[in-house]
Amino acid sequence: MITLSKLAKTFQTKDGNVTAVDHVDLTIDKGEIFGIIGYSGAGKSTLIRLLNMLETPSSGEVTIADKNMNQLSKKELRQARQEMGMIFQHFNLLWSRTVADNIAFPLEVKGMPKAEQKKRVDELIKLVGLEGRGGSYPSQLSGGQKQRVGIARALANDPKVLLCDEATSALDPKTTDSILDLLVDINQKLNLTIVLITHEMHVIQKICHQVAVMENGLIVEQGPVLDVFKQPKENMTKEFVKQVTEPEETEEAIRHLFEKDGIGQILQLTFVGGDAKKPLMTDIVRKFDVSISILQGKISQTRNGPYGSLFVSINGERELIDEVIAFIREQQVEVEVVHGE
Ligand SMILES: Nc1ncnc2c1ncn2[C@@H]1O[C@H](COP(=O)(O)OP(=O)(O)OP(=O)(O)O)[C@@H](O)[C@H]1O
Repeated sequence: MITLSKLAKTFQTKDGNVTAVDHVDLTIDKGEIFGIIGYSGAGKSTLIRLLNMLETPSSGEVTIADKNMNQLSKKELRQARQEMGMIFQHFNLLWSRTVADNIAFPLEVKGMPKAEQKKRVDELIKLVGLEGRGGSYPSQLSGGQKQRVGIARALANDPKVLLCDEATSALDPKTTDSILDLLVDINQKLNLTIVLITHEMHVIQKICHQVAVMENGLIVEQGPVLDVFKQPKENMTKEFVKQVTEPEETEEAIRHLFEKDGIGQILQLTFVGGDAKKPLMTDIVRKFDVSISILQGKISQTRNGPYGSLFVSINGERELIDEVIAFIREQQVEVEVVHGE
């Protein structure tokens, strides 16, 4: 659906040139939810704005649904943009218009007859779960409801692609989850391709099929979400994965336990997909003469299956522990000694 080829954007500023996007190659398939994650300044906003040509590339190409966006005339570009909806962190609603009139706005611009507009707006209001709120003004809505209006407006012209620019960053965790659920629902119902940018791994974990990690304008790592969770290669990716797998206090608590009680080795096990259901601890204590205490465990659901991490302390003879580690690896479960030799 979307192909970026050697896409670059350099801004000329009075302090010199800033390369916000640096020769990015990316392919996004139809129906996929594709997340781009990075810290502030990584170039995410510029990249997403290059997709609908709100920014003009310095070099490289953007192809969407077989259309080379660089080569379109102004008129063609306007049409192509109608096939791409966009939602924003701060909703960008028109405050003097009702919910229904906000959603109708792109239909008015297109010149759709009033009766048809009303029918379409009613459908959209239902799709995003805002029944009964069509006559309200944005100031009368919660943040989550405002974003629902933003989503309905973005979908008004039946786009092929929905671009989400930090769409949940201004929302609390519970509302974030309800908006993420809505995005998944829309993705499934309409087979809509969704590209989102975020700095929160939770968003990636909860709804994305694929993830790309961005740093200094470059895509430093990408792949299916579970693969990236299982074996993050770059340090930046490891930091992001930790956001959702390791509560901040884990390392501190484990260090204390280790120093105070001198408990054996501490292992971190990472289960991915079907592995998360294996009765691995039972198998270990049945097979080996070691004792195991579970220090902490967490399991999260991703679009490609469950992902879990488990911290255990293990006591026993050194050789046996090595055998246990080898046994765990044979079960295709990642294991790392986080404390102890
Ligand atoms: N219009 C512009 N003119 C000059 N520099 C720009 C412009 N837009 C972005 N930049 C620079 O490009 C780099 C990437 O910015 P960008 O906003 O794309 O990053 P980001 O990952 O989206 O971060 P944030 O979430 O903070 O917006 C930054 O160094 C920024 O200062």
